[in-house]
Amino acid sequence: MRLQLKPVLLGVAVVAIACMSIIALILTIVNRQKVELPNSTQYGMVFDAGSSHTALFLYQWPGNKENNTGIVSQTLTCDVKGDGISSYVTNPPGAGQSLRECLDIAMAIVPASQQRITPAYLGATAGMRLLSLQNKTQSDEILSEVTKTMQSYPFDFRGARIITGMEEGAYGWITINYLLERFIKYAFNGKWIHPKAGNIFGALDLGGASTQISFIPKDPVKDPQSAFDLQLYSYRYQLYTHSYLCYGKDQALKKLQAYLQKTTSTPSVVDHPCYHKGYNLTVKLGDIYDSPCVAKPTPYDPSVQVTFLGTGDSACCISLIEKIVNVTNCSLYPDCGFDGVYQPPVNGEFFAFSAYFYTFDFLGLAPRASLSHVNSTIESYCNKTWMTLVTEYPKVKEKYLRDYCCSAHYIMVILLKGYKFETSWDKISFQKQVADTDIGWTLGYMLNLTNLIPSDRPLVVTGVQTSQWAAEVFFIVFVLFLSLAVFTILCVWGPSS
Ligand SMILES: Nc1ncnc2c1ncn2[C@@H]1O[C@H](COP(=O)(O)OP(=O)(O)O)[C@@H](O)[C@H]1O
Ligand SMILES: [Ca+2]
Repeated sequence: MRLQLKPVLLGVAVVAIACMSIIALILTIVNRQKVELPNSTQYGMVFDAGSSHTALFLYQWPGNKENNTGIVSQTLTCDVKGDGISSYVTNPPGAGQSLRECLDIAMAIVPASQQRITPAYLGATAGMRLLSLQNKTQSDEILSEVTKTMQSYPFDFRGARIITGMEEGAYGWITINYLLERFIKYAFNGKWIHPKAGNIFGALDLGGASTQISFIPKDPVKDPQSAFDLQLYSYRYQLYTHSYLCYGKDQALKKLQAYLQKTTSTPSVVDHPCYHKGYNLTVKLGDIYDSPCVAKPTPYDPSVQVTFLGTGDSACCISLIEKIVNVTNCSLYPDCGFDGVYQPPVNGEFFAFSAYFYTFDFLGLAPRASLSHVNSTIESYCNKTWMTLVTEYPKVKEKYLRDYCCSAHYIMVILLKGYKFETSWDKISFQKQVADTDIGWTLGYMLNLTNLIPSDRPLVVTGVQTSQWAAEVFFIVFVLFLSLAVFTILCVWGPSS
């Protein structure tokens, strides 16, 4: 009896092992499919519809690692031809049409199988904010036209809207710190580490119609209107962020023209201290006073012309800018930026991008040039006559060339006297890109809306390595064969012996 029981028990054990192996094999294959789907590159795109122009940013990331950090990269940027979408007031369908060229380029890059799952957004900034203040119907019409165009493509269209100034500031800040892995870092030992809070960067964005400052202050933010609370990877941040509408460089320069024109005794020929000697610019009053950022004079005839004569007087230009920026008015709070806006003292390192970068880059300034070098470079550039400039830079567009001097002075006034970087100039880095990706609000916007930055810490295990999976399958199949072989031997030899 005892001798006959053994082969039976052995047979049962072998069958059990075989069954378990089959179940394990099925589970391994099913799990593999779950982990690997989707395993190809994922894409996402955002149109940055700025006041001066629109650009498309296409991003990509590995599909099976969406919970990781620092892995979304920029695949493509495409400049939309023409001016910003807010300039299409008399031809709203033209705003939609203008996006087609870049959308077609994106179609050629994103594989057909991925297009329907590729999220596509359009965010409009201060130009459209101003237009919606002036004429909401017109801005709505433009948004509906760009929506129509984007919906006519197979991408997963997720909205075209005007983003708030706070979002613009906060998403720029997220972009920088995400790219530099300041929120969370995947260490070699397989653990997620949280870099020290002090190493978080601030963001300085200078657009055409608005400008943003965002940073983590030393103390809690006093004014709830400029506090932006967020939780990323289980850590809470309280960001100070403010967007100054009408203080982008193009609107600020318009305000200078308006101020000069209104305060001169000869309103049709006006000296302009921020323009180069020998430069003159004739514009219609309608082109200066068309914006809600400048108060119209009374009486006012938009067709009347005014000529600005450049005098290249830096000292006079700076004091004029200080009047426009209003660096003294700070009544409500002890700590202020400019124009009476609450701002805690700046804290930590900053990246200055967009028009900050374009201006400094044109002047040949290094990302971290010293304050004295920056000042002397601006001074000597502004002292050049228009004739000299046109000869030195024959390929630079006139609209940029005439404004670099004025913009540079404007930048220095807002940074030093407005935000008060006088004692922390060396904390600012003027840069366009980090990790081959443009600095701006678009990446942060997409990361947030597609949940690519979770508010809680990511799960460590996101999938099984291919080699590990192959080894597991091989082992299970091997055990399966072995048990079947033993079972067969037992059946043939076991009971009869
Ligand atoms: N190559 C360049 N040189 C100088 N300024 C530039 C250059 N390219 C863009 N800019 C300026 O950068 C700013 C970009 O602002 P934009 O994003 O269009 O506006 P906003 O963010 O206020 O909606 C504009 O003032 C534009 O003139
Ligand atoms: Ca912008």
